[in-house]
Amino acid sequence: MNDTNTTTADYNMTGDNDRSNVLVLGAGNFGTSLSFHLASMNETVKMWSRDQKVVTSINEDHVNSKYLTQVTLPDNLSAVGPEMNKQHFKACDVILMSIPTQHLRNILAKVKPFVKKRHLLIMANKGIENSTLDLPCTILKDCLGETIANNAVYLSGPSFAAEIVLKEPTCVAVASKNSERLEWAQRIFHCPHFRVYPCNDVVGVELAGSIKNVLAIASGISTGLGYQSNTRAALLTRGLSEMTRMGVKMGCDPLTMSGLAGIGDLFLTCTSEKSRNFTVGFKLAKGESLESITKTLGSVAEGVATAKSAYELCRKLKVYSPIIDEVYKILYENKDAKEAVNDLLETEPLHELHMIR
Ligand SMILES: NC(=O)c1ccc[n+]([C@@H]2O[C@H](COP(=O)([O-])OP(=O)(O)OC[C@H]3O[C@@H](n4cnc5c(N)ncnc54)[C@H](O)[C@@H]3O)[C@@H](O)[C@H]2O)c1
Ligand SMILES: O=P(O)(O)OC[C@H](O)CO
Repeated sequence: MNDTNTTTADYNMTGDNDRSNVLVLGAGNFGTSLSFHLASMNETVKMWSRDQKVVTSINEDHVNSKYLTQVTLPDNLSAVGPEMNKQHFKACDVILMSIPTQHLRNILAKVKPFVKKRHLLIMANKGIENSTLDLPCTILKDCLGETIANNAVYLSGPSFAAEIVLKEPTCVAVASKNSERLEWAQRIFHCPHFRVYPCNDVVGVELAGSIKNVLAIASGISTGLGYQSNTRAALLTRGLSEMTRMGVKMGCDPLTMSGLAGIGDLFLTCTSEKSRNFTVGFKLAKGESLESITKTLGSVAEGVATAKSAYELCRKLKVYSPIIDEVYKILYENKDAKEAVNDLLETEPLHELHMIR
């Protein structure tokens, strides 16, 4: 849906004229789409990319030559990089991180000297780190300290980058322990076609956003094997139970899983061929190797790495997770997808709320 009638003047929730300087780290699909959105909200946006070609194409041609290449970027959106320069951090009030989770720790180590408490730090990635089984909020705490992690805002929810740039109405959740920072994030993002809902359950929001990617791979596998709507609905619902069981063990509010970051994003990615994670599962079911799929995808499918972390985390937390386990076995133990579905269909039908209450 194109919302061409909305003017930038309609966007600012408070109606004030305070504008932020935003630095976006990660010039991939999501970083580009959020930069485009923030620039259309009249914020001044600089995207950092490690790729000189991307930096040049944004600054000279107003397009990102690698991701969302059809989108014309506005004049108040420019690029910096590939080197990381402390001046970029000095000049900005808001830092938005959109780097794949497995690389987050490396980037945070590089930016550590430049990130200050005054910055509004917004984390937009989804996933669980393989080496530590940590969510981005814990990686942030490890790398930049507790105060910065507590003041950061974590953004998640059903939001395909390619639809954001079309101004398709999109609703996301933002979570933080700092209510003022939460309001600030709402103020810069929120508009009629990009609606931002506050939530205080940081771990719940991040866990939901990570696990739904693993379940989207399962849904793609199911569709690729020819299973239809009844199966998908069951997979989604039982997958939600697995996510909720993990959340309960990790001290989250189980109701977070019923929100935008939970069922909202689960529904989006498990039912759409636009999802990279769904696509990975679909192609696997059609017999393509994981190596070939990830090579040709040209972009990250976080569920692939997260399946490994989630499988290990469920062992560690003693959480019953039959769907996550089968996705892990298909991806990492070469298990046949049909056999995995058959095994799932033979699991004991435990009480629906088993280990949830
Ligand atoms: N694309 C979406 O629709 C979408 C929506 C919501 C959330 N997300 C999440 O946002 C995060 C980023 O996803 P994306 O779609 O932008 O991925 P992408 O693959 O399109 O882009 C990733 C970006 O990170 C950069 N990058 C990768 N490794 C790096 C490293 N080691 N050092 C520096 N930069 C590195 C790449 O150069 C690229 O610019 C993921 O966690 C994803 O789950 C994506
Ligand atoms: O394309 P996917 O599967 O990485 O999904 C992108 C977003 O997470 C959707 O909210």
